[in-house]
Amino acid sequence: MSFMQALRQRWQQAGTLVCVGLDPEPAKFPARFAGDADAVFAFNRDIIDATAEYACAFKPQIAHFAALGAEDALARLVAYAHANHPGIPVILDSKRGDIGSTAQHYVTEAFDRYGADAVTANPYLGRDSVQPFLDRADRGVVVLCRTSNPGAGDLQDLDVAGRPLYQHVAEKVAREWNGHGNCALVVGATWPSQLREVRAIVGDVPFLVPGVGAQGGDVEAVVSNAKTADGTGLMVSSSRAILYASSGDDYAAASAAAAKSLRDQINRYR
Ligand SMILES: O=c1ccn([C@@H]2O[C@H](COP(=O)(O)O)[C@@H](O)[C@H]2O)c(=O)[nH]1
Repeated sequence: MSFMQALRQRWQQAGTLVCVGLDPEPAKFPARFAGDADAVFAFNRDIIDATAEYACAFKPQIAHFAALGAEDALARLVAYAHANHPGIPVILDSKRGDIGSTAQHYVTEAFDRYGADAVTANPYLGRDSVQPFLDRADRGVVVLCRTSNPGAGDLQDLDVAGRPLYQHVAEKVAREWNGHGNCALVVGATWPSQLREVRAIVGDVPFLVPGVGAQGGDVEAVVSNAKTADGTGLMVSSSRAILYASSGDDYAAASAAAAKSLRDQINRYR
């Protein structure tokens, strides 16, 4: 099953638009993981098991693993999620982008080394830099459009031929790069009016929406501005607010409660 098929099936059958972000920070792990050489795997495995019921996707962020030298744990976690929670796609958040010959290696990294179903990609080197990802028709390519961070507008809002640059990205992805129907866009939860504008440009192209939870984005504004006509179209991503909902021994139950609460909040406005 392709990434897009799995995502749509998950939206419909599990009734959830929550993407659970996996951003390991060992200093925030519960005390029971102290001294555990495989803590990065074990903690994230427990979170995956606890939140799977509420997840339309999992999103490990590669820097959080690579900085710890825990790439092996990342590969095992993707395999673990697929084996134990089949049908929930995994998006590798690596924001890759480079000349085509190097981009091909990023494709191998994301889809073959780590086994991800989708990857985030930076569009600013142009189409040839994203093409090797687009060519993997069964995998998703989640292109940065209007990111959630405070400085997103520094470059993404620059006026280009009468419109902000991020709107050109949205238009290009929807009209030119999405020949295989495997594209999605990153649009931050912290920018409700931009969510609405991009939705108007791209029709039903799915959005990965980081920025709720720790970054303070408003769930109602996200859903009302960015859902598609059928009440789906969104992967509303939260990492820290789910992962570190408790630092006690109830960490897994607390993460499940946080994911359920986000699912229910989203569903109130669909
Ligand atoms: O525009 C973007 C793109 C990616 N991210 C990533 O999402 C998570 C957010 O973590 P929270 O703890 O839910 O704030 C993190 O991995 C970012 O690298 C983003 O925040 N904004």
